[in-house]
Amino acid sequence: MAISMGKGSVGVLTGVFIASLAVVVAVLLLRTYNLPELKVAWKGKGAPRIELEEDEREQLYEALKGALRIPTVSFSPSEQNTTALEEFKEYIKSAFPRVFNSSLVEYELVGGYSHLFNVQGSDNSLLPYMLLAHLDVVPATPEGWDLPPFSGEEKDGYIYGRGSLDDKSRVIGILQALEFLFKKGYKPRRSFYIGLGHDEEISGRHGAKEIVKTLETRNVKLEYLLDEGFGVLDGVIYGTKRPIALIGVTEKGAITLNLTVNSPPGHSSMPPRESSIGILSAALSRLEQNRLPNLFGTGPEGSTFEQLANEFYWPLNIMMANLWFFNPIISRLMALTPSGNAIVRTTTALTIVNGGIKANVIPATATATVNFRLHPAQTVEEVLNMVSEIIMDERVILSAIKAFDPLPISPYDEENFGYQTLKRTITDLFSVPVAPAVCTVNTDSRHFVNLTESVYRFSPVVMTAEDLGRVHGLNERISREGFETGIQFYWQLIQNSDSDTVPVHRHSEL
Ligand SMILES: CCCCCCCCCCCCCCCCCC(=O)N[C@@H](Cc1ccccc1)C(=O)O
Ligand SMILES: [Zn+2]
Ligand SMILES: [Zn+2]
Repeated sequence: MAISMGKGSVGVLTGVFIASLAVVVAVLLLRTYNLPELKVAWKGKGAPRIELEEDEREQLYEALKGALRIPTVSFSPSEQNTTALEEFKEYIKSAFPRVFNSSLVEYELVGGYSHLFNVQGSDNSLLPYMLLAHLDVVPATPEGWDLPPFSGEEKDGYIYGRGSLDDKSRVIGILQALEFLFKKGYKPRRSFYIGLGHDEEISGRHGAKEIVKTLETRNVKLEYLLDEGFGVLDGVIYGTKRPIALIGVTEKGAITLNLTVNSPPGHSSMPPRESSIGILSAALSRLEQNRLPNLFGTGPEGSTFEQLANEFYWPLNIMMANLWFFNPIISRLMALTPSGNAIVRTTTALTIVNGGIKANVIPATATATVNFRLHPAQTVEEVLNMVSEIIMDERVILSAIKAFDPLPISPYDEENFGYQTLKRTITDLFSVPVAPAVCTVNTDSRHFVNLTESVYRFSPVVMTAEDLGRVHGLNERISREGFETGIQFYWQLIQNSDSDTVPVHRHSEL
């Protein structure tokens, strides 16, 4: 049936279209006008800052440099520098005598090289919290570094070394803050734990996991836990006006999947129509070409952008405040960069491939490893089903050697003590907006979910995109000022956590 329209009906339709457009624009303008104001805590009025004497300041830099000189490298799941891990034990004992000798501290070694401190508070009615960090580092060779990676040397106000960002500055920062607090006569009201794992870089099996077991046998429950995370990002999130602090409230899940193809071996002069290498390569190519679905807005990443809407330049501010309408555009824009893509979907990374031993031998087997990082809205089971459908070849044998679902989403509401105490301490010190976010990498904190629902990831340092590239990369370094500010952060956080009430917030522009 043909549909014919006279001039009059065209006019009516145009009128309806213009009226609908006007309504949409009006709603958008209204929502822009009423953008949720960012709620911030006290402006710079937290616990008093540490006032450091010049010799104390030098002492804290030396403490970090000494730690960087000990090569506590995790090479592979079965190879760690245990001599360095032994040395690190003795090192922290001599660098932080007040922490180790205080009658308020119960110290124990866990899993051979990890450290657990229980700092006794005066009020047992308050649940303890925990600060977590790790002392192992990824390998580094001097090539490409301006200063050798295990020299702890300094240049232009920056301390260089593997671990200066990830994660020895936090190990030393936390212990140094406590050392200074004890020196000033501090006695905590709320008990807390400090956990220093020795194998985070190879999954935390003997360090963080053993710490969890130890605490579980004592029925310990935590008010909140804080581990490493992205920190205060400066110029990293496209279109933002100023640095922004992101608190990781969840972590992506992960699957490490092995792919194996077996086929009859033989002489290369008479190759089969399809070889194990060819079949495997085709499967890998299908995986790379067919990305898993864009799920932007179905996990907490939607909250990150909605809460930060005012921080974006026009017109992104309007779009972020109205994701219900602009989601299709924003999700596609985000997928254009590797870091944005990591936020919107489960990512697929081809990381290892093996096959063949000699130029004139058709190999019997070809293998590959693919690493997936799961968006918070997906499960291991769903992803494995999708992957099988994409590969669609029964000759490719799949075996998941490691797999875990995305971590639970920790609370970030106005009533949550841990989140709000962190937020307050961050705004006190950095005067920047704070928002919840998805952590796209994994940390030791993922082992602690049975001890508390409030697991957060945040590193107290301002990071540019260039700095982020130094983590696990070349010329990892931290500025003197950045390190000192980080210590101020722990100094304040420990004192702020003594409160028994959630910090009061007021609406304010920073
Ligand atoms: C007192 C001063 C404090 C200053 C702190 C400065 C810290 C800046 C840190 C910025 C680093 C961002 C966090 C990086 C975390 C990387 C975590 C990671 O790579 N995890 C691995 C874990 C893993 C998983 C499976 C097997 C082995 C390892 C990952 O692949 O996700
Ligand atoms: Zn780390
Ligand atoms: Zn690392």
